[in-house]
Amino acid sequence: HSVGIIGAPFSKGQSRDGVQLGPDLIRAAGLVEKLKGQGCTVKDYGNLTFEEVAKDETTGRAKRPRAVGQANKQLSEAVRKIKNEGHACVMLGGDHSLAIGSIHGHAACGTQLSVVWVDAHADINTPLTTPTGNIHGQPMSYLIHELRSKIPVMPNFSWLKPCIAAEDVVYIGLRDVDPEEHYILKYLGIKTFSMTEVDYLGIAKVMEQTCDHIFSKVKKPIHLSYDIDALDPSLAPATGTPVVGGLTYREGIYITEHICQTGLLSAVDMVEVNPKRGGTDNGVRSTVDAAVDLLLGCFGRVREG
Ligand SMILES: N[C@@]1(C(=O)O)CN(C[C@@H]2CCCCN2)C[C@@H]1CCC[B-](O)(O)O
Ligand SMILES: [Mn+2]
Ligand SMILES: [Mn+2]
Ligand SMILES: [Mn+2]
Repeated sequence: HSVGIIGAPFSKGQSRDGVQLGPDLIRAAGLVEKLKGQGCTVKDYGNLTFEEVAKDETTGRAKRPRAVGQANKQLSEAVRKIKNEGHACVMLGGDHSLAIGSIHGHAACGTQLSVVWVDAHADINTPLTTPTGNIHGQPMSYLIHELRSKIPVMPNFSWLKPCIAAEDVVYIGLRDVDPEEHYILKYLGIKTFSMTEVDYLGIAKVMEQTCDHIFSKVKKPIHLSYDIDALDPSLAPATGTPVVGGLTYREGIYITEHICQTGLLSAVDMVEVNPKRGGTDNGVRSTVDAAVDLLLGCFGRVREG
């Protein structure tokens, strides 16, 4: 595996300080060395730097739109470059609004993508349905073709065009979905595996059915967008919106091992690690180590050795 890493120390898609520290924490836990140790070639493109945006008043109900739009434009260009240079792209967040730029930049190289979204949340509120205004709860609404008419004009978002089809999206780990999001998921017929399905089917069947779904027509490169809050907070407490009843470590890792063995993983986001939310030091350590192990699973580490 040839891997390109980009850090996006960005927090303006939500309101809690600390998530911008994620990229360097994940690096400090040895991501690059460990990827090399399992035979990957790795190029670390460093961290993006985001200019402060003055006077960023709310549009519709989306908060801090200028900052989010500008950051994601930068990220899109960076991800596109990494893909054009022939690497699988690892985007280290930062909050989940960064999936806007990551997926847009990945799609920019012309290919149709499948998106596997691993998260306690659907992150598919529109700027008009959002209950909080935080854009980390909205990224998918800007990216999906079928929702285009639901997105108002927003400052610093004119560069963004939707780039994925609803039928090419699969969610895993849902357990905190707003009513408006649930309506959107049903209306678009988007494939979802909530924690109920994870319990009912077991993670192996969930992954089998995920792959059946995304490969049902033509095999496309996979964009895996992994929100660390998909994992149970007992394992990953250092995150902005923890929700009880999450994935075990084993289930989280199984997802990445299974996606890896498809041979189609083309980009992965690892987002929402926030050291200021972990409570104790070992809560932060546990969260960061899980993030690293998930990424190692994406690029060939298997538990059998
Ligand atoms: N849907 C949300 C939004 O703000 O839009 C509302 N929710 C918080 C809310 C707390 C009270 C019970 C219902 N849920 C967080 C979620 C966004 C998570 C973003 B992610 O990137 O962490 O997934
Ligand atoms: Mn989440
Ligand atoms: Mn998320
Ligand atoms: Mn979160």
